[in-house]
Amino acid sequence: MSNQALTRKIAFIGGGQMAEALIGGLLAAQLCRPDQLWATDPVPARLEHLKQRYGIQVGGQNREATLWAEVVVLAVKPQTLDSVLKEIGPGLKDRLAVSVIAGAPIARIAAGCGGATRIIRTMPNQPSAVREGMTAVAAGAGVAEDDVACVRRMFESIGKVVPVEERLMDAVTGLSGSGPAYVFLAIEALSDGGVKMGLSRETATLLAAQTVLGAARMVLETGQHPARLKDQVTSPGGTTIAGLHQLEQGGLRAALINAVEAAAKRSQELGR
Ligand SMILES: NC(=O)C1=CN([C@@H]2O[C@H](COP(=O)(O)OP(=O)(O)OC[C@H]3O[C@@H](n4cnc5c(N)ncnc54)[C@H](OP(=O)(O)O)[C@@H]3O)[C@@H](O)[C@H]2O)C=CC1
Ligand SMILES: O=C(O)[C@@H]1CCC=N1
Repeated sequence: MSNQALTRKIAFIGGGQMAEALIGGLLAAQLCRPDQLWATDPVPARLEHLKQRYGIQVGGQNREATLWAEVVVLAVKPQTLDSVLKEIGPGLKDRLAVSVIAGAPIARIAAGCGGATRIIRTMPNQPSAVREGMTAVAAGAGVAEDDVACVRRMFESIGKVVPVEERLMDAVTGLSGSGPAYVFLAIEALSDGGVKMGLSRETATLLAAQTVLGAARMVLETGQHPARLKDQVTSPGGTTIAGLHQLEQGGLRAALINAVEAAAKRSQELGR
């Protein structure tokens, strides 16, 4: 991977959580200077925070920021996309648009810009804020290789990046986009179990979170199937099989599969 800095100016339309994660990552990796970044947002306190913390340009003027930039990151909620496109669509036509918006198809964004625009749809996730994100990237027709490379490098500053076909983006959203919330729920519940068995909340949450982190790293670093790793923890007649039996009775597997499916379907609905 090249460690050359990016030279393009990047505007963030919507200065919320996802925009801040990316701004923080780009600056920490020294991929951009603060004067290459501009974030817009309707909330003055939010703009002040981004300006104070990152030294970037801020302001509420979406159209001005779009015309100033070479790359425009669409980081508003799905429900705000249409009104934002009405405002900045014509300006986007000559720029690279990068969406992080759940559900929003490339074709819908292109329609909002009056056609043939360079659009890349991404789905990052919340751990991007601590540079352990997972981002899937799908490029629209007419996007040049250097545009894809630029976006890949932007999102590599906040974690891992995988290319996917756009038709799979809703599935990605249901899994890694929404997935951190499922894992937080699991960590909270594991911590509750520890508290039930006498641990302090603080110790129980540390044990639960580090266990999830360690298990995830085992999957990524050993390349072994999770079922095989599970078998290695599970001694015959031991403690783990007693716990696993309860999870199977509680339907944990089906519940997780259903969660990914429901969130993916909701992403499809948001895109209509
Ligand atoms: N949070 C997550 O984990 C993930 C989110 N996403 C996607 O990222 C996008 C942003 O989500 P997130 O960062 O969580 O949301 P946030 O609400 O934190 O950020 C969106 C920001 O856009 C601002 N905004 C609203 N209207 C406008 C406008 N007209 N022009 C400019 N800014 C505006 C909002 O202000 P106000 O609050 O006043 O409305 C808010 O500050 C969403 O589309 C979501 O689907 C993708 C992956 C993960
Ligand atoms: O809940 C949502 O709609 C957004 C998209 C993925 C994560 N959060």
